[in-house]
Amino acid sequence: MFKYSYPYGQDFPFVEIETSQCSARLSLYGAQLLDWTPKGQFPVLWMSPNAEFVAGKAIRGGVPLCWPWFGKDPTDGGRPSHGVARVSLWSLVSSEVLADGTAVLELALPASRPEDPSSRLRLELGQSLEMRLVTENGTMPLPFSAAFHSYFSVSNYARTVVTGLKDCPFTEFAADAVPHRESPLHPAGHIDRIYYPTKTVVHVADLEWQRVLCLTRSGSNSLVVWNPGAELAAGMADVGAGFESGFLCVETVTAPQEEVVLAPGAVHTMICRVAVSGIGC
Ligand SMILES: O=P(O)(O)OC[C@H]1O[C@@H](O)[C@H](O)[C@@H](O)[C@@H]1O
Repeated sequence: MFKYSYPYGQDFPFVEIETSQCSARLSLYGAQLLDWTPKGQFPVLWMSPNAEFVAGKAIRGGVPLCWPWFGKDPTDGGRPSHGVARVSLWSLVSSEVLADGTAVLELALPASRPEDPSSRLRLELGQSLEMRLVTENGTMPLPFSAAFHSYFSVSNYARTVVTGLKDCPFTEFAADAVPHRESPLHPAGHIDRIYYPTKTVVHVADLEWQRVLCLTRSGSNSLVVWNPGAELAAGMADVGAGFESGFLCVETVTAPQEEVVLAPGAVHTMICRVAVSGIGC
């Protein structure tokens, strides 16, 4: 049910998961879920066919964890964009399969110094998915942001509709964004939006696959919708021309705009649940 594999060498251990409810693949580098396919469904997560497995670089696809900051280094200290979690090797603390076939795994990223935060990720993988990221702060106040940077697999990005964001204010960061049809959102081309504040349930409907992904969140007051569009994707070595049409990132985020500061010893929990159903269910 759980099997280690090393298709990209010893620095990139994978845990392969096979249960009566789903199959999945988890990279301990980044604590990154790479695949999750509930039985009878198309894969829910998109992995780039051009993903690179290189120390210090984030893996393109699945669910990278942005932690303990989202976006650029808040200290301008030259640290990696989207934090250190996705370029660190995590340890697998526990793994079990429950009687109903749900796989439960827990991973940890300990702090290297007393003032730093530590993190635990708990994954529940079955017909639906729950991701729970628990941050325990160290001895210093910490300006904090984080994300489940989920790459959802879609039949065709241009036939994807996102509902649940009506009336939510957003900031668009794509300088060359083309107009998108709104309410519901039909993303087209480059899109890079942070919706804030929003705690709503969001649905990602795939008209061709007749599938809806239902996202519920807690400990997250922002949501990012991102796709690089054709031109940028063609210039990204780990995406490549044309592959942008196979995914849409809909990210559960605690954004820097929220100005969350964790007190010494404080605990922050962010959860994202993904349920899969047919259109009209
Ligand atoms: O290439 P990266 O670091 O994985 O980031 C991908 C994208 O991640 C999104 O969350 C950001 O809003 C985008 O601005 C960014 O381009």
